[in-house]
Amino acid sequence: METLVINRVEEMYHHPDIALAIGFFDGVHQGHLAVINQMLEIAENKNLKKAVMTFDPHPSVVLNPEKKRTDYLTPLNEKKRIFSALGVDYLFIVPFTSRFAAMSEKDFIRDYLTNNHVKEVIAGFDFTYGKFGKGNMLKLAEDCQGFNVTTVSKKAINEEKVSTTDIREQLKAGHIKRANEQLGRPYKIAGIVVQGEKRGRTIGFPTANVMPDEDYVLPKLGVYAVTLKQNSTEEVYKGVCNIGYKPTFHDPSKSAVSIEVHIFDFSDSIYGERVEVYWHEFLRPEQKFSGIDALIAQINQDKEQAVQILRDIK
Ligand SMILES: Cc1cc2nc3c(=O)[nH]c(=O)nc-3n(C[C@H](O)[C@H](O)[C@H](O)COP(=O)(O)O)c2cc1C
Ligand SMILES: Nc1ncnc2c1ncn2[C@@H]1O[C@H](COP(=O)(O)OP(=O)(O)O)[C@@H](O)[C@H]1O
Repeated sequence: METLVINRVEEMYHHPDIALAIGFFDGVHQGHLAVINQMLEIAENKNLKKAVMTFDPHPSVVLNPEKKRTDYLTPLNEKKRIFSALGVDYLFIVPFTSRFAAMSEKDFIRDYLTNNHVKEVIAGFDFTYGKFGKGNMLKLAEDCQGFNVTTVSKKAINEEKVSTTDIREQLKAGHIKRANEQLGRPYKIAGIVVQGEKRGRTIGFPTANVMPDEDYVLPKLGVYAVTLKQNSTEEVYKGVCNIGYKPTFHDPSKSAVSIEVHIFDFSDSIYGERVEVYWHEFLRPEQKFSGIDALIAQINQDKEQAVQILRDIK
């Protein structure tokens, strides 16, 4: 997949004819996948290259500073990995600046679509474009020049619309299964294993401290059944994870959140390795224990519970 960051529109014109899926696509959830899959199918049928256009940062950073979104379900690199795996040929990343946001609908169509060898545009029913987001899919179908427009309808699960906002809320509430259902896969946070306080090994539960390498939405603080993929070996392990401040040892107002995974049946040193943590189920909120023995007893129970939950996951 070729990735182009579009600082000047002319930079994106040097490629063959394309079918283009457009959207912010945070989460690349089931609704987004319906759009991407539709684009892949149309491209295949019409013998066009497969392209995606997305924006960075989230439009709310420019348009709605009070509600600006700086953490993501799928930060940019994560989106790149997913699109590449889906077989996308070209990824256009359009910097979402005030200038871009102020562009007229007609200019957007001319510069970013018609002049960009776009023969097919595929987007979700709620896609908007141009100044004040006044352009919508109906308008796009009216004003299209040199391309066809396909609108992908709302994707729902149990009559609830699949949405990035809802997935974020479910994660923040610890409703991992509901978030995962909408994503169509387990929620994932990728990062590097860093040094911690070296206490884990002394209590019989060494924990890999995972420092996220991008701004991911963090799930509700607490303990989870997880799987962990070690990128260098592609090996996937089961484990139990605490995300929080470790209030037994620290004053939460003075410390940072850490993500710590105790991996079952594992004893390698993996400092500095890149890993992916997949979130499967919330077990309990984080607690302040009166002493180490009480914490150890609870972690033993957490582990047993996680082993049961993960039994059928490979
Ligand atoms: C499954 C699990 C559950 C945990 N639950 C709590 C908790 O409720 N409260 C707490 O203060 N620390 C909790 N911890 C964090 C431990 O305090 C932490 O892993 C330990 O201090 C080791 O830290 P280190 O890796 O920085 O050495 C938990 C850790 C694990 C692996
Ligand atoms: N079963 C395991 N689960 C997690 N990490 C393990 C395990 N066995 C060994 N390790 C290694 O030990 C480190 C965790 O030990 P710990 O005493 O908690 O140190 P730290 O406080 O630096 O995280 C991990 O980063 C990893 O390199």
